[in-house]
Amino acid sequence: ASTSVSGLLPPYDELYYRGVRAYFTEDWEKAAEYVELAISTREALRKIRRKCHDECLTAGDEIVSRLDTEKGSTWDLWALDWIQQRAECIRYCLNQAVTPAGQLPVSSDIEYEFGTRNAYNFLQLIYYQLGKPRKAAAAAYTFFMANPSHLEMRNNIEKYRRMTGVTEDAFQDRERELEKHWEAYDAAVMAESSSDWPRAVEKWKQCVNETLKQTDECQAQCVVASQLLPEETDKAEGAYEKAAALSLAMLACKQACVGLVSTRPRRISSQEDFLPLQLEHLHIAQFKAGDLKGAVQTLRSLLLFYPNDSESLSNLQFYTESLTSDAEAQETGPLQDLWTPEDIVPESLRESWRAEREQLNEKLKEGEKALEVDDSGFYAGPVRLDGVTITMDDEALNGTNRVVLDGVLSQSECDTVMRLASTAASVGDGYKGRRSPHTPHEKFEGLTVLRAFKLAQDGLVNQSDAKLLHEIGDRARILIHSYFRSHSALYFSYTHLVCRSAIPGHQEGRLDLSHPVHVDNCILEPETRQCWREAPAFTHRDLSAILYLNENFEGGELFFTDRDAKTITARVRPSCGRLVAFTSGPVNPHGVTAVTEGRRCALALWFTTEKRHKDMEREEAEVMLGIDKQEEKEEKAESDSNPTPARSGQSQTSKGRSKERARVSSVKDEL
Ligand SMILES: O=C(O)CCC(=O)C(=O)O
Ligand SMILES: [Fe+2]
Repeated sequence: ASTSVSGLLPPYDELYYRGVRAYFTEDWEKAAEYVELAISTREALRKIRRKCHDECLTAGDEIVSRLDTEKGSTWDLWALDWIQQRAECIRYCLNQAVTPAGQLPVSSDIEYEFGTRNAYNFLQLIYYQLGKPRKAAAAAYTFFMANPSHLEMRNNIEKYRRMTGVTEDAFQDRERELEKHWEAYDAAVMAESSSDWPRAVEKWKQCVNETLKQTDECQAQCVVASQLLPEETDKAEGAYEKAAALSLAMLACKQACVGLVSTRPRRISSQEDFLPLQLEHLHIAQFKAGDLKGAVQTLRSLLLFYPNDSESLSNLQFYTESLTSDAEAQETGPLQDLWTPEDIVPESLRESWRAEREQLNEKLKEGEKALEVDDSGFYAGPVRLDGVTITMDDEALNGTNRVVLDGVLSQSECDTVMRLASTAASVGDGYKGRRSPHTPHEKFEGLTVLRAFKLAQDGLVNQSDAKLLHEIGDRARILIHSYFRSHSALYFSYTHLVCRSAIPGHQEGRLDLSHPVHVDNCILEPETRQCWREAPAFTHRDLSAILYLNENFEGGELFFTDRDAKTITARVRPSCGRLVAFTSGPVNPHGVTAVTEGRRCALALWFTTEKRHKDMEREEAEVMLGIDKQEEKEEKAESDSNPTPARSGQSQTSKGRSKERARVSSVKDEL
């Protein structure tokens, strides 16, 4: 299906770029078509390369025998001829099936996109937009398999799970074929943890075999790919130089490819040790399962990797001794109990675990160093509004760019908005029928200003109440912009009133959170302390705020964590008129503890400094009621006055320069 007019395979990177372009222009049909085409074309290319490799394995073989008898420069000529015949065979084979452009290597960006399965990240959003939740679910799942600590995608999967028409079989790993070794790996680890040694043996063997198969695939793919690097190899003159250039190119390719086998999708910390790691597990499982002969064989394989490893050598000795005494025992009587003292065999395993843990700790430390830097470009200023106080600042909140203000609303304003929430909720919530986006133990109700205005128009809620909802948003924005100053205007990006209610009878032994730990504008990966500015995070959000309306409920505390998503650094207890605000980036991971009784309502607000990302829904509401746009008045005043010089030591917003691979500008609403 993915062939061009000529019937030949086109370059898949070009198809992918077309898909991404269509994505950004929100042409979802076209985006789906091209991203899918890119994926299938890439797969077709892989198969063709394999076929060409296999077909050309024997090309030029008749020359090999001459090499034994020839010497000097004639040897060189024959050898060159042999290499060239092989190369020609491969090139001819490829030319039959692939366009010249399609044969060229793709950029490392594209390799990265496909290596991390980011194409499926795009696809899930595209299918979501197209109203195809089953396909979206499969794409989300495929992406998640390679990025298991991607919190937003985990949430999305939970959301898809609750959508009508999405059944469990929709969650399929579309790249499963290439990742069979990981299935075996998981099963093996599982069997190990339940001490099911025969099964562990079976699964580790499967894992080793699949890994070897993939390594062989790498070899084949790289042989073919290296024939197509004329720059390096054609320049080489003699056979020896040519072979050297080829093997260098091949080696680099193979190293990268084998690296991917062990690191993708699960990111084993040290890729070279992947196969030995499996062999280590295997021999222990074999020993535990009573297969001493097998354990000895496996250990011998392991020793090929590390011939002088004292641990393996002493294990080998131990096994061999046991084997001899085992044979003797069999002759003389019943089998001896071979159960090892816990500390003899697993020590080598423990070593590697220890090493892995240390590596992880190192990484964590590195991440810690980076933590304190917030490149958001905001700097703190005074708050000028009667009755409003700064209750907690960075220091009290143990972090960077966080603040708690009190006295933002009066009790009667809180009551009014609470009443509005109840009435609006009784006529249907704003979560599009999906009752629990974060946890099944609570009911979520959302209300936007536009919806409130529409309900008021229909006479279902008081218009003055809807206006108050709009007005308190403006109030929050002004306060926040005076505390978090920046050199640009601050636009609403998205705002909604959210109530979380404990579902009675669903609270017993509850362990989950009302809102899992997350960062608002990037995807937090706690293991590496990285935060990815990519879809489906709302990457354009710069400031986050929550204006609380009540306190008569149990649980529901907002908390901030370290980048590990575990260490809690500060807690904020909601109360009427309390406003918590913080920069939306990686310095501020946060979550909400379970609401176990009652109902917790708050106005959640996100702001952006980029005009093109401003909340069009709010604008529509304002137009509807003929309300002046506060932010525009301010923006005008700002542009009329002299530009403010940047503060020394404060970086201007560096967002444009930050590492953003897939900026998503189109997603306006929560999924
Ligand atoms: O309600 C809260 O306290 C926080 C909610 C939140 O973090 C979010 O919606 O992103
Ligand atoms: Fe949040």
